[in-house]
Amino acid sequence: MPGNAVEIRGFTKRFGETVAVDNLTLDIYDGEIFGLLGPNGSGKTTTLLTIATVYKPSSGDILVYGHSVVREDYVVRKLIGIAFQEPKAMWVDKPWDLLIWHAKISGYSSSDARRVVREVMEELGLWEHRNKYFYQLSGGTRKKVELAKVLIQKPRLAILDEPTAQVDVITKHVLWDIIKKMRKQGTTIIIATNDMFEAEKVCERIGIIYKGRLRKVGSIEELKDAIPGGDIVEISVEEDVLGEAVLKDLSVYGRVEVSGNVLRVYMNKGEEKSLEILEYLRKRGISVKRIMIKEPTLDDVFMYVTGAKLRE
Ligand SMILES: Nc1ncnc2c1ncn2[C@@H]1O[C@H](COP(=O)(O)OP(=O)(O)OP(=O)(O)O)[C@@H](O)[C@H]1O
Repeated sequence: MPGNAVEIRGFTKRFGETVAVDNLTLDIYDGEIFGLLGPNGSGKTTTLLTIATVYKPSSGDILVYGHSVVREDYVVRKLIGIAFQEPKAMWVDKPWDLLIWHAKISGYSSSDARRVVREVMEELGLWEHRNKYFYQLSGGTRKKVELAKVLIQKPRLAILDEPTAQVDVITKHVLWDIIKKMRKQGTTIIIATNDMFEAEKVCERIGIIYKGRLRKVGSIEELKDAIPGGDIVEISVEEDVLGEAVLKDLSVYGRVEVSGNVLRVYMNKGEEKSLEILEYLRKRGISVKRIMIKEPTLDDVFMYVTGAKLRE
């Protein structure tokens, strides 16, 4: 059984009167891609920056591979790599120079640094931009430079704050594949995002955070199953034969609606239970034309657990 990469224990962070994160307790497993999903201002960046030892907790603690961000921040810093939400170029002002510098402080020799930086820049489609000034780069390209730092570093724990914000859709898919590859190579990854498609596409488990509080944690399946009547099973039958009796019998599975020859059942675990419904209809001599099982989206889950929309 994998251990925990990160153990967040009763973590609270205040900025003056603002409680940015309120008593957060959460485990992130070794080797997984974990998504912190929430709208702007929900506390994602504050959490990531505290794991990365940029902020100190107001109370509580966070352990990264067993090391406290409060007492052993110098150890934690060696274990993590972070791609910030807002890339900031430092005194070096071209991607090539910045990444070479980053490679060297990550422990590469000069020749290895040049090799690995070139490899990563080519993989991310950054090579043509290597000698441009930062102000000449698009927001998306700057985000790629941020991600490049982490790929070069190959940390045990990668912290990615909205890694594909401002990136076009095709590039998003490329970056998601690269993030998944990084995980296969053994890096644990935490992604903050407000993009439910990204969360669904990349993350193995998700924590929904809203107004500084963790509202729900689980795999996508678990989150969706948390909605009572979470799946929508839609069955079209050959003829208009769905009478009151069918409605009543099927109500054991959840809310049932009939319109014409279409039957809709709002239920949990639709994939499993729909087989029983098909069997029931077959026994009654009702022939089925088509069956569809629709899942609620993460947006639906977000709304269910917070009462708010992920995006206004
Ligand atoms: N350095 C700071 N000083 C004061 N308040 C802050 C600071 N950083 C964050 N906050 C406040 O804490 C709350 C959480 O912000 P945080 O940036 O962690 O949210 P987020 O979910 O990452 O949102 P975003 O995607 O907009 O960054 C917000 O109310 C924010 O205004």
